[in-house]
Amino acid sequence: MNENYFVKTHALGNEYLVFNEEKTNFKLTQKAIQRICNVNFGIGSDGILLKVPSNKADFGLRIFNPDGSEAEKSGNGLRIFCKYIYDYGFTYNKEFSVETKGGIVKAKIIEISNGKAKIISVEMGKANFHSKEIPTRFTKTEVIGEKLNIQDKEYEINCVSVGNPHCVILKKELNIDEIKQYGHLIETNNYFPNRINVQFAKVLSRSEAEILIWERGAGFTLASGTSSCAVASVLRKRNLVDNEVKIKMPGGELLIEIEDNWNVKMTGEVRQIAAGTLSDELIEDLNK
Ligand SMILES: N[C@@H](CCC[C@H](N)C(=O)O)C(=O)O
Repeated sequence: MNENYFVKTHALGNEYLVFNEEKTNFKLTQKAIQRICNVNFGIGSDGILLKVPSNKADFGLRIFNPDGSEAEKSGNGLRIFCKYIYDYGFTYNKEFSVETKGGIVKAKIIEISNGKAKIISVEMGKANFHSKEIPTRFTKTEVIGEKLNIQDKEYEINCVSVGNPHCVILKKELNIDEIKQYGHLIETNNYFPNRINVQFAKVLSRSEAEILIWERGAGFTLASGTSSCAVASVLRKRNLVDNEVKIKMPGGELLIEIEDNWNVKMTGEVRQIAAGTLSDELIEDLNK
């Protein structure tokens, strides 16, 4: 593998660039991340995944949003990273563990096509509804069905952490313009000290829901794994769905399974887009 080699992979239209820390000769500063993720001045991406060493799990992963902030966890990012680990021969095992800032997860390659991982399951850990641990500044122990006023809107919000923080709003109808207008205002509201990922969710049946996503540090995205886990957990908490929920997003579908002890499992597809090497000119600019 060359220096500064990258792989670009999408999970339901949520795309990430994967780098191996051992093979990069530039500093992944906030400015460098913003530049690489910019489609005009860089490659363009919804975020960066960095393979790092771990002494607690088989592999270590750091996850960066396109604004340069670091996320504790990413569901699509994890499946993309696991595909990279398997496809590039870092392991021949179909089951392995990954350490993220948001906890250690167990991954399983479920389907292989032409020697490459295609469908991957990740045991994402437990959904946590404790408001201080999410974190939120609400005084109640759990933020389920609480009112939040944003400009002219009064939203009923439900907050949960699945390693990273989420604010789920149940809607009768989903409106892309509305999430694009209010997503950032909710993300950066004073109630959320670490900002928050936002989802609008419409329940379709006891086993299906449709969602729109506004990601912390990334904005509107076509799909999000942790958002799907967060929505399924909130819907289960409110007894609106059963233990297995198909989450439909603009970029595709994920299957989320929730155990009675709140362990969450996510299963879905990942496909590589491209692989290559950053140019010397870009590296020169990144190192300035
Ligand atoms: N796309 C991701 C979530 C990435 C991290 C998120 N923006 C955050 O800051 O927590 C996913 O698939 O889960």
